[in-house]
Amino acid sequence: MASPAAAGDAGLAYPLLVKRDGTGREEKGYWEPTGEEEALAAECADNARPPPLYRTFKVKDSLLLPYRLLNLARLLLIINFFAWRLKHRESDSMVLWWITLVGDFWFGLSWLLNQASKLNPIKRVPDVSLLNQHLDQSQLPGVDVFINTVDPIDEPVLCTMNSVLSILATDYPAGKHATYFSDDGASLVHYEALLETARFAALWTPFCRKHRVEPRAPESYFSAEKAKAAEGPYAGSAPGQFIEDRRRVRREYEEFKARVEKLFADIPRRSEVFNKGGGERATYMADGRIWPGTWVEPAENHRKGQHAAVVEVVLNHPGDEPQLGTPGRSSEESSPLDFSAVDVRLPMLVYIAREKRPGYDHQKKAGAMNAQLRVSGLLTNAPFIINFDGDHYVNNSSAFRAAACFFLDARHGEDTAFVQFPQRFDGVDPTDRYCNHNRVFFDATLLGLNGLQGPSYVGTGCMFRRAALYGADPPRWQPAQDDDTNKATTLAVDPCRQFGTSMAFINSVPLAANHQDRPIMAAELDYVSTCAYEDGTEWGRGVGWVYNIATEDVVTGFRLHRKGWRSMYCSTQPDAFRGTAPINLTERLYQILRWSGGSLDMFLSRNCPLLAGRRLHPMQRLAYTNMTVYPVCAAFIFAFDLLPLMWLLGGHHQFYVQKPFRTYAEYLFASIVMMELSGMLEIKWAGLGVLDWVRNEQFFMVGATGVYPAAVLHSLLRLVGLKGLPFKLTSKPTAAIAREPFAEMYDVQWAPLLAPTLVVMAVNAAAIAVVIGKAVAFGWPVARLAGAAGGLLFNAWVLLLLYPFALGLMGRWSRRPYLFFLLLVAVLVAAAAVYVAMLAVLPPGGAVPQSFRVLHAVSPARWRTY
Ligand SMILES: O=c1ccn([C@@H]2O[C@H](COP(=O)(O)OP(=O)(O)O[C@H]3O[C@H](CO)[C@@H](O)[C@H](O)[C@H]3O)[C@@H](O)[C@H]2O)c(=O)[nH]1
Ligand SMILES: [Mn+2]
Repeated sequence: MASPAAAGDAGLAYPLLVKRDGTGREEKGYWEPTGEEEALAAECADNARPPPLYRTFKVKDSLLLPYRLLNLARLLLIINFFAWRLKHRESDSMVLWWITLVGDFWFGLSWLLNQASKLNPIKRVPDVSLLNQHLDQSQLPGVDVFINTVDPIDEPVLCTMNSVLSILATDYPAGKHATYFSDDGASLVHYEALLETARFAALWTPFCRKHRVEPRAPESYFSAEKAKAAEGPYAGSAPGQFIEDRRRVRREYEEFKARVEKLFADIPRRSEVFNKGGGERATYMADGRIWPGTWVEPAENHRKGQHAAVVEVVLNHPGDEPQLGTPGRSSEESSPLDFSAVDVRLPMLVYIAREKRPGYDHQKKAGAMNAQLRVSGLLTNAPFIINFDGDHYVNNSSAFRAAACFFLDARHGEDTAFVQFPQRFDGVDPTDRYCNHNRVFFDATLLGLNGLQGPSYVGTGCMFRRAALYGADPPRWQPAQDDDTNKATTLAVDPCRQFGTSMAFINSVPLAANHQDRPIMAAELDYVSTCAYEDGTEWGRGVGWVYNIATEDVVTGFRLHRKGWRSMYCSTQPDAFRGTAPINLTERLYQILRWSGGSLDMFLSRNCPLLAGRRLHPMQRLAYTNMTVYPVCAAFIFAFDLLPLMWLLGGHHQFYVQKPFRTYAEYLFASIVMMELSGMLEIKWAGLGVLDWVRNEQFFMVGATGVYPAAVLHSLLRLVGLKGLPFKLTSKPTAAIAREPFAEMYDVQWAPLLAPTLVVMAVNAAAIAVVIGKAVAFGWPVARLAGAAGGLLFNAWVLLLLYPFALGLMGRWSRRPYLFFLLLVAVLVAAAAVYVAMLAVLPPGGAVPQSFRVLHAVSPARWRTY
């Protein structure tokens, strides 16, 4: 890896990136350059413009054509299928005939919606080394970094501080980025942990720069160290000092961790001492001031949901000139490492806890980020903003530069509102039982959108253009005549109604679009963090992150796309950022409940994709429709999954929703096979394994049987004015005591949300048992059995899709998955035996009412009563 001389850049710029051919992993061979850059490079050379900063790739025709043809064939098949069904209106129950007709139609439609956005996948690979060649440090745009957290215990504070450290040490000029830490819990633990972090960063950041270590979150660095050592050569500037420096930093890190952990005990103890006088039991800061945020023992104005705003600058802006450190060594105390060739500046770091008052809807994460938007506007007002969930850290320190490649590129840079990176996760079990990696979404769907107007915003790891968040129009949609006054920078007639009444903030708005340095206006910081500030303004609607929805991300991205902005997808090697994911079944289900409910709410709101204007790309509109309406299919899936109930009915009599049933089944079968086939082609260009695909299918079914119906219900209730979905914090792994690997995965937490899926499993298992029972009781010939095979296949398929769910309910028993199959066989045999026994004791013809009783036993109506 060629790295520029350390002295020149003081340990900053160096390329650590995607392989230059743009093909990261197994998908090698399926992508080819579009040739866009070559044409452009010639043009740029003529008028001295910077060269293209990213390369564009498309899927090779040898894969793309079969993929498109297969989808066309499937479309024709589906059309034929409907024509055939409409011509053959024969069924044992016309009601069921209609239900399945509508259901089949809906599936056909949602498949179309889902497919439409994937027909032209585009991959764009930034070239950070080109950026570094053509721009010197001072020309890089400023970036304000937002990071959010709520609770130092639920979101382990050490994990959060690791994220902060990774940001403070990232490879970007220290004067050019500033970090805004939002604490929605307003807890002193966070604030003091941040002070500790700033102190430790004075060692950590220069260490990272000097030795160019990766990743720059210490916890992952020290745990990945072994793997790394085997992988890459030393990239820093002082190989001789590396081992010793690292040992020293590691020791300091252990001490840092201990100090942070101790805060939970130190703060109450210290407050105890200060509180000796009696009266109110306040929580005190180390310097003897009373903490304005929430207290250990909640009191009036110092409890969750009721406290003043706190804005504290933890690290000041370091100035724009690199500052070399000292040779060290001599004095063990102050600077033990030799930083004489390293820039030791730390970027600005600000703690924010916005005000909370009863009677205000604080709008969760979106509200927190809008407060960050205003505070940062006053302090650094960088033209770009990148936001992180508290558990997401920078894993590839070139990531900020990678995003800059897109914004600074001559092609679409000016029209790009945000650059979204994929979400990647640590700590997921190797088989990814609950599909936490979501690979099909991140590596197939989002690349598809990338070929249209751009990926949707997924909540974290996304760099925004500040002016776009403020509601500006993209240049390509601005009226041509006013070229000297850039719309993005002009204020509306009544800026107070739009942005609130802080003049300092309003004055910062027109400056947001310009890349030059600007003065820091440290006024009104508290004022813009109050709850009342947003009253009667556009915040949460036309300005900032969007409110009144559980998934602020999709809708905020949508608002930008609707304005005509585009977005870019940026996937790097190694992963740009990494976070944690819920590996407990119930937690995971609540997470997808929030996503699916929020999405559907968006569809039913004024942000419905169908209502957007013409600036939204037509295919992008279809994609957003798909992204928001998908939970509705659950109603039909649920119905179809329960259809096996009809196999429980009747003794000899067979029940058919559509006759001739054989043709119906053939159509369904062909259509499903074609869908899976196109999935197999899809994972090729996405570079995924079959397991990723299977997990995706399985988790769709798990969601569709329990979560999505619940989401539909919630959204309907919300429509009639009842309460919407809460933003339930997704649980984070408790870092400290690893009882056993993936312990959370084996915890069974009962929740009503699990019941419907359980019913579906029971019904399908029972259906199989009954067929076995019948076959035994009536001595079915082989031909008859073969006839039933289709139905059995369907039942088995459903059970297989729900397999991860079953494992989740088995808790620690699921460490031995074969137990599940033993259990299943036992249940089937038992149920079949019971069924045969019942048939035996009943007179012929009495079988029907009897099976009705079986039916009653497994019907959802009964399940709901406990
Ligand atoms: O009142 C709140 C609630 C949450 N958060 C933060 O929001 C982030 C996301 O919350 P989390 O519980 O981790 O939710 P996830 O399900 O993991 O989040 C995914 O889904 C969310 C939308 O539903 C997106 O906002 C996230 O970026 C995306 O990672 C965390 O940093 C929280 O600290 C706040 O700042 N204030
Ligand atoms: Mn999360």
